[in-house]
Amino acid sequence: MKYVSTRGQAPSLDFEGVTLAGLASDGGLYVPERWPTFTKAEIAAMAGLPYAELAAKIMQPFVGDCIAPERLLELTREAYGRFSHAAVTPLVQLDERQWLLELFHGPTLAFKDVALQLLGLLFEEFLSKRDDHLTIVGATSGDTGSAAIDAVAGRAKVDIFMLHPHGRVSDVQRRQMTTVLAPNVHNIAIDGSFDDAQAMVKRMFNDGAMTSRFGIAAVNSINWARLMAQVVYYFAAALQLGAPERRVAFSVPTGNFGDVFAGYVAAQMGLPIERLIVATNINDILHRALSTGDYSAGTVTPTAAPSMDIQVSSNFERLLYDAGGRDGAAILAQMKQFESAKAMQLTNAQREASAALFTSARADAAEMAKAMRWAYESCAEVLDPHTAIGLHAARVAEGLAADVPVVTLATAHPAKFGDAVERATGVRPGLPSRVGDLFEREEAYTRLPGDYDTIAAWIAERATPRVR
Ligand SMILES: Cc1ncc(COP(=O)(O)O)c(C=O)c1O
Ligand SMILES: N[C@@H](CCOP(=O)(O)O)C(=O)O
Repeated sequence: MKYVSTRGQAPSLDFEGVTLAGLASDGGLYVPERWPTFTKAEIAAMAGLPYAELAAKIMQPFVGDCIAPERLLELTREAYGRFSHAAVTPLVQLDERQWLLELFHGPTLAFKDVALQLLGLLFEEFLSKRDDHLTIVGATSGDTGSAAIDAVAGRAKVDIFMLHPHGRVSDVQRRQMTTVLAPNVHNIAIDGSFDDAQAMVKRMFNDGAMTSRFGIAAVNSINWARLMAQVVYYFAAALQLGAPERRVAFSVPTGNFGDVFAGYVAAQMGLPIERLIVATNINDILHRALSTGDYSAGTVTPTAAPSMDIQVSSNFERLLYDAGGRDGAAILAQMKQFESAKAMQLTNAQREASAALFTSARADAAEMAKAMRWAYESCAEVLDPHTAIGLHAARVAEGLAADVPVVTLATAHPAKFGDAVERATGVRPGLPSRVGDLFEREEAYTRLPGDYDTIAAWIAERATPRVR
């Protein structure tokens, strides 16, 4: 399998190449040159497989001959062996129609673990064959950071520098990152928003002074391997609900458009997905883009669902590229327009192709709290704020046939956002024992101004140069 850049100017790479490269050299994002597909019979035959086996089967076409099938299965078994639920991503029924897909049973209690536990192993797998060193530079609005740090802390040949927006992640999220005191882990709290942090990370991939000295790699959903691993749970959930004979809809709390793009990929591979509902908080660039064609970033407003406080949605570029006919030159022009004006319009082709699968909804603070209360009072389920936004969108979705089940992706454990959950429901969810003494541990992080040169210099002083 080869991968091409959405901006059409970077060299195509194999799976190992894209996993280690992160952002393409033309500033674009890598996507497979074609979508692998499964027939209905092949999908039906996947029903009942243990999660690790299902994962290896679905990911093998993307991995190609970079990893042998039996080795890939060993890696997925190791990655998902660290989850606290035997099903890895269990489904929970709320009422006749609504379901939750719990994605928070990994080590850091959010859906990011599903991909990052595997990505840590993939880095090690590929680095074991080369004498090289990776400098991971990432941006987080709270959850990617801890999941990535957990996946690579203490690993040889890897340093991780994680940027989070100072004061804009929950206490649990911050401590899950800053209490990991391994020598290869560096946490930076920047003055600014997640969007500022993400822009700096992308800039670093195109900074010749940095890329010539360090092997810069990505753990954000810039990295194709992240999305590939997230495709699997759409299959797992739909198979349990009767796919491929029955169509299923998914409601996905969305910020950087990675998780829901993985659903789009599942649909391209043949999974009968009726609809993907893109659920946003009041930072609603995606809701506006999908409902009106206006992709324009306002300022980010902090909310009780901080991981979705995003106004520049990195993976939307992948959808615009694929849905708009895979014209790299046109995407390059469109993204340049967005980068300079912070606004652009979707083309008619992009709007029509997106509308065939996606709808969207936005939840404000009151709607989010109401969804949390409904789940608690009517279904005895305590939801985190992000999941509650997804559930709100699932419940207001229009035009779905009555027999289509709607699965909301439960992206984080409620205890990561205890204050917001308690405000809405009166219940304070306890932290699972696996994160135990989080509030007694020592923290270490550095606060830096949201200025690219300062941050690049700080990283350059501490990172290990690549081996040549
Ligand atoms: C808990 C939670 N829910 C939802 C999202 C949004 O996911 P995505 O950025 O893939 O759209 C995030 C951040 O990525 C998150 O951490
Ligand atoms: N919500 C994310 C933001 C980063 O998104 P990613 O999926 O591109 O890593 C977070 O929690 O950090």
